[in-house]
Amino acid sequence: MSYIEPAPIKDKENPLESMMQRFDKAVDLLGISEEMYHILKVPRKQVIVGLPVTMDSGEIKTFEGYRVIHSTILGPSKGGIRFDPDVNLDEVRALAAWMTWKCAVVDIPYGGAKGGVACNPREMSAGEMERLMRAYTTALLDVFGPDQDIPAPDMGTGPREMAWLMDEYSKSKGMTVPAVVTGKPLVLGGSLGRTEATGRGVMVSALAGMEKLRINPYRATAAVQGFGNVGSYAALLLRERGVAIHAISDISGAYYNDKGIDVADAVAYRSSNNGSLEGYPGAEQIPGDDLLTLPVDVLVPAAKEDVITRKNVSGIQAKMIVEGANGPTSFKADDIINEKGIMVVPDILANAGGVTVSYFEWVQNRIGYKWTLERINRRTDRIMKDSFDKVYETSLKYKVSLRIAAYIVAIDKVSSTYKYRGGF
Ligand SMILES: NC(=O)C1=CN([C@@H]2O[C@H](COP(=O)(O)OP(=O)(O)OC[C@H]3O[C@@H](n4cnc5c(N)ncnc54)[C@H](O)[C@@H]3O)[C@@H](O)[C@H]2O)C=CC1
Ligand SMILES: O=C(O)CCC(=O)C(=O)O
Repeated sequence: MSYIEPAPIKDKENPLESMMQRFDKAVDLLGISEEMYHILKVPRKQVIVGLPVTMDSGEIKTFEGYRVIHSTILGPSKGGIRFDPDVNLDEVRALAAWMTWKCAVVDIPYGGAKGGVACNPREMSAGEMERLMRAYTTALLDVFGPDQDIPAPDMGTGPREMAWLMDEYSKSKGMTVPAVVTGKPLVLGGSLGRTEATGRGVMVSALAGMEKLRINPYRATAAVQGFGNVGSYAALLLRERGVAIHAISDISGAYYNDKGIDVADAVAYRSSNNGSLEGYPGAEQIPGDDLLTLPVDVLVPAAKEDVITRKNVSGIQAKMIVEGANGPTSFKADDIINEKGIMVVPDILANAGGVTVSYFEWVQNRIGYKWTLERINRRTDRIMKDSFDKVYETSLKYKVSLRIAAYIVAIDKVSSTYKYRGGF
């Protein structure tokens, strides 16, 4: 063995274990060497930082933050920053590896990384969030850089936090460095289309899958779990393409209307209600987990990982699952999903629209020019559709699910790059 294994994972569901199970399956089918297996498996860098932050009360609270660089073989590492109470090192390691595979699936010149801080943004003021984000940036000044490691938003962070990161990093360099981070506000060099990009990619993937299953979008129904950046845009854009959205949800609960939810109205309600769907009057409130087992054509989990598990998978009635979130399906549910004949458009394909437009943002920052929204959407849609087709063809060739096919496409690309570059 060329690597000392970390302690075994004992949790019931663990995203790192789910990532590794699928990775192992794809590696077996591709037949790569044991040396290459470990090169691909072990993250290049894992940083843990302690972040003392003065809270509004005057108390100093110390948070733990992470940044894991999984791979830089295809280019600078890329991946979002998550602020959530459940953030931990294993989760960030899984998310970082998924970024490597995702960038390889859509063929953009980035490696994979992810960051996170264990904190609860819902209980923090804007000032506390700003101090925390600046502390996190300062602690990682040596890691970040436009040619090294380029962060972006993830759960609990958005353009506002990316602006603070860009400002803190730029001050340390004595010049404005917009390309150090993507997902910025437009005035700071953000890209048109980035905010809706992940949801848009989910919509393109869902339509590509529906075409294969001969589902007419104008007669189709969907349920979307999570109504943040990814879920709300996925719901809006699917609705625009004719799909009736029967249920949406957020941390406050799930909301069901069998006549179809007016998604734009739900977005407006959320904006006027402190970012929450709580009390949404356009639908009936149902228990959060019930959304996953509704009789709809398309299920879009767009909240967090391990929501579809061995325990609830048998109740799923959807014909397709389009994974807006990273890792929403535990590997323990894969076999049952396959037995039931449900098509899963996996996370590393379905939610890659976000990092694709992040790449366009970085390119625009570097050439000092702004592209039109029309150009960005056209290119993103083409990348998403071509990537879907490539994964679909691979699934037919290897006789595997779209998920394992996506890992095969990604691992093949990354391992071939290592073979050409050599110099281990
Ligand atoms: N923002 C982006 O560009 C990308 C995000 N993703 C993934 O998409 C997922 C969602 O990310 P964002 O939309 O950015 O986060 P967000 O913070 O904007 O929204 C998260 C949403 O999920 C809801 N939520 C949290 N726990 C829930 C639960 N137990 N049940 C139902 N809803 C719950 C929240 O209330 C909120 O509506 C994450 O897995 C993230 O890693 C993936 C690719 C890119
Ligand atoms: O936009 C990016 O660079 C990364 C987004 C992200 O974190 C993800 O795709 O999971």
